[in-house]
Amino acid sequence: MKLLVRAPMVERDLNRLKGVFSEIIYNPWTITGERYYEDEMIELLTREKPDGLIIELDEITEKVIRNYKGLKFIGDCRATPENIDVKSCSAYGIPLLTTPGRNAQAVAELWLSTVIMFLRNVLASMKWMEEENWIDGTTPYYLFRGNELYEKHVGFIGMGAVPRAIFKLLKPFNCKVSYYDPYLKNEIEGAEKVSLEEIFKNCEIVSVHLPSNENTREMIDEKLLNLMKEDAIFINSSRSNVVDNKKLYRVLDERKIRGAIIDVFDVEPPIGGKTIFDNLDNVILTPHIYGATFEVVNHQSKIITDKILKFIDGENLEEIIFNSDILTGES
Ligand SMILES: O=C(O)[C@H](O)COP(=O)(O)O
Repeated sequence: MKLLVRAPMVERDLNRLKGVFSEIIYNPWTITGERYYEDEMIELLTREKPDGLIIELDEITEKVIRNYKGLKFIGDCRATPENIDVKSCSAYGIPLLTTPGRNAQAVAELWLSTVIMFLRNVLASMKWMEEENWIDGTTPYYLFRGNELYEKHVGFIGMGAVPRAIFKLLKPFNCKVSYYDPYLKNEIEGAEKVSLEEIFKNCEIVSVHLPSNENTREMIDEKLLNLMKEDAIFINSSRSNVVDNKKLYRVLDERKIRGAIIDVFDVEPPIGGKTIFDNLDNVILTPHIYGATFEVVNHQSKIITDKILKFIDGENLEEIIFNSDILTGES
């Protein structure tokens, strides 16, 4: 069996796969920095004729699948396979393996840091120092005095791998944690399952963790945003289009809530480098970097290899093959 690998992976796992595949072509997109689109994928697959494919950003459309019928599985090193036509994969009977949680620790760590930075006015105080404002007679202690995260009420919308990793990091902060996730089978010990409205009404930190699909588009609408407390912070590090961002802008501009931390935008990169939130002073904006750590390669490599080996052994197939009906994401 021949495996074509277009996702960055580590040697440890490529060696594990060597036990199963007689030939492995390792050509991750990161070498050239270019993702392959439809026609390049067709050309590559037709030329190499692999039995298995591992990708991260390359595009798999219906046309790709129709033109190359040799794939026995596709491994996608993503939490949500946004780069793949999932419906066509199931129509053509190609199992899809994904890597939920590959960036959970990365996102959780930056989530915690930026939330604390927000609560403690760190960015404003840094800017103030850069502007050489700290002179006799100024009172930075009072000017930038903030809040502790300790014992705050945190609400997660979607309770996949990322919010679960954040939940673990929050333990020493003794926060009250609520979550909304109608698709989660098991309850999360130490957190309270509530309605979507209750999250917005009661939490001081409201954090969105939804995949983007037709059911989640602008799910966070004006009605929900208007329920938020005046001192609440809104965080979106999942996907931009799950929020009505024009309405979010309005509640921020009118200071109906305390602020927002936003890592994902409707257009990326934003046109002319400008986002609709730029003129606000109650936001922390980051350029979609919550999941950007070197360690993610190690995590995705392990997760996809474990799954492929189980898949080949025919183990727990229902658990490991991506189910497109799952709505609440791991992203
Ligand atoms: O932050 C990331 O790493 C990207 O949003 C990709 O995430 P995904 O694995 O959920 O697709």
